[in-house]
Amino acid sequence: MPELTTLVLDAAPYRLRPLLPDDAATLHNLVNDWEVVRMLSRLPFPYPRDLADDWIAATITMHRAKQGYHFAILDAEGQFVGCVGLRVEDKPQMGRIGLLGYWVGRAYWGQGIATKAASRLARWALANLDITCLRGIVAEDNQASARVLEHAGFKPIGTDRQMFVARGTDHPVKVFEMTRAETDLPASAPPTRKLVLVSAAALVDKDGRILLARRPEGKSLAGLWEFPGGKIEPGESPEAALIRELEEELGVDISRSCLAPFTFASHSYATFDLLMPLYLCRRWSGTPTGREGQELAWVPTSDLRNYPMPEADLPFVPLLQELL
Ligand SMILES: Nc1nc2c([nH]c(=O)n2[C@@H]2O[C@H](COP(=O)(O)OP(=O)(O)OP(=O)(O)O)[C@@H](O)[C@H]2O)c(=O)[nH]1
Ligand SMILES: [Mg+2]
Repeated sequence: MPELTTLVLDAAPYRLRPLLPDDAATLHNLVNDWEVVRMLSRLPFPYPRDLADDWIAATITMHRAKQGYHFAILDAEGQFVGCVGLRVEDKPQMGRIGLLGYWVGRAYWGQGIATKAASRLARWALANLDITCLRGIVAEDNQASARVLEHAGFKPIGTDRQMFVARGTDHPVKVFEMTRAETDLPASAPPTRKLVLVSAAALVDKDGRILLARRPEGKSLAGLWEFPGGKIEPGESPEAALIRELEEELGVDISRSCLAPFTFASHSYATFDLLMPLYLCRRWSGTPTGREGQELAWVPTSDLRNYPMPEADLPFVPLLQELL
């Protein structure tokens, strides 16, 4: 087993290194946050400053005794952003298992940091420690944490209840397990590429012409002709997003019942994946106007090819020509 200070695990772009006494102030600053502590069963809130020193000292002792491995998660700039660790426990019938835990400071949520760190530590532990499996326990209301474990290769195995010190009560939890069989799976780094969901419409007039809008200067792909629409906001349905976008961009009022699903585009741009349902719409109220300064054109399907479009839209052209 490498010496304490040399045990550094790479979880690109992050790095895991054992906690050091000097981390106490930063650790305290990040963890003394109700939103963080309420999901951690053993921590009190408020989290006293002294406890940070005591905890780090305890992790160093555990590490030397091979009873626990607790790491600081450092970002690409070497900043301390959270912790990941495991405690070795002897369970009747199961032998030694590793109990994995982690937290990330609130300012760093939503970047997949916990998944990368947990996944790296889990693989290291199963490859190097004398344990039969790893377990992770998450509060039932902590879906983000359940996803972290699933992405890291853990499988749900049941439910239980556990005392949450900061909440002052016991609370239902989900129990996850990972064995060496799961480490064969590709290291499941969370997708670093973003999936962008966009709803778009082909408005069709009485002459079978389609409304195209030219993306205005300042937007990505400016100058290309597109089907009006836009990004689906979190919690919004594709239809609701489209109705909102068509009102914002064109000033037209469309009822949900006038939107007929037609096809979809799935396209990988350089920096994101686009998934875009295209609806057909033949009835609306109001006259479409370019409310965001965008040029509009009513285009017969035979002319669609003369309007340069974003790559994702090209498969639409023959489908629309066939339909209309
Ligand atoms: N609306 C629309 N977006 C398209 C089409 N084809 C295509 O690749 N996109 C891409 O889908 C994304 C949707 O962007 P958008 O700029 O319309 O989104 P939005 O209306 O919400 O605008 P905003 O994000 O600037 O506020 C962009 O990356 C755009 O390039 C299309 O036919 N219509
Ligand atoms: Mg738009």
